[in-house]
Amino acid sequence: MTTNLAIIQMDIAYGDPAVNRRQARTHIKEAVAKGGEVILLPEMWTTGYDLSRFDEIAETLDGPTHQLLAELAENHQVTIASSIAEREGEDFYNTFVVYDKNGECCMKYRKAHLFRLMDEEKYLKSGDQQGNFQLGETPVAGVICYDIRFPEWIRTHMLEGARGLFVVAEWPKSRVAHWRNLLISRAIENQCFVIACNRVGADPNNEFGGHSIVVDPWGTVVGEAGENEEILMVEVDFSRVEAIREQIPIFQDRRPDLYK
Ligand SMILES: NC(=O)CCC(=O)C(=O)O
Repeated sequence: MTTNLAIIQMDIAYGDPAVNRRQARTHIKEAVAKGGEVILLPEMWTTGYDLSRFDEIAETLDGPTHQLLAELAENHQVTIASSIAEREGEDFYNTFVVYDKNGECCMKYRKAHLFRLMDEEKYLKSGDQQGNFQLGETPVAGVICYDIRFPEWIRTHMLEGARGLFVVAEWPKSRVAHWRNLLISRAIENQCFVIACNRVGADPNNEFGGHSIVVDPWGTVVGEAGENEEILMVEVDFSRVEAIREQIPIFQDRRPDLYK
């Protein structure tokens, strides 16, 4: 059985959640019209990296963005995954949230590795829980941008059974070669699908690289966007993971007596 992915590679209005929510509503409806069943948006798509104004623009997980995503997921019977700027009390997080077909938030993952080059550690708290979740019958995981540079963190999710890795990002154009190679490497070494959504456009500090991408468990790029706004549609069959893991059984051949 296959799954139709819709990856919304969009620009982000800096520090303007209302504009971004309007844009996202339009893009999500377009993705549904194209047959998308699982819809992915970029990292912190409601705010961008306007971190110094998070006291004003971040929101609790029952705020207007939660209401929008829950409404669209339930009305269109789709799964919607992305990260948003979360406020909890006086603390702020970069939080991956997944809304299922019932409009329920079925997963919350707070970015574990804060990215210093974009000042995350000055404004955000890091998370310490994994991002595993069920996509129907398929165990998968979600992580955020800089997290993909930590193969041991990704492997931790795979050891819980994940067959697919969803990645949301605001990854600058200057390092887009790292973006592609890291994602392809995570797919090969974990024999899983990697489904990654980057933003496009620019903010006062960075120009972003697009190249949202889907990589299969063999490391083959099965879909890739360019450098402009687009909805990347890719159909995947998660059952291909088992065949590849039988062909080269890395999870059976691991040596936990030597390493974790
Ligand atoms: N938003 C991010 O975490 C960016 C990570 C990044 O650009 C990198 O090179 O790593």
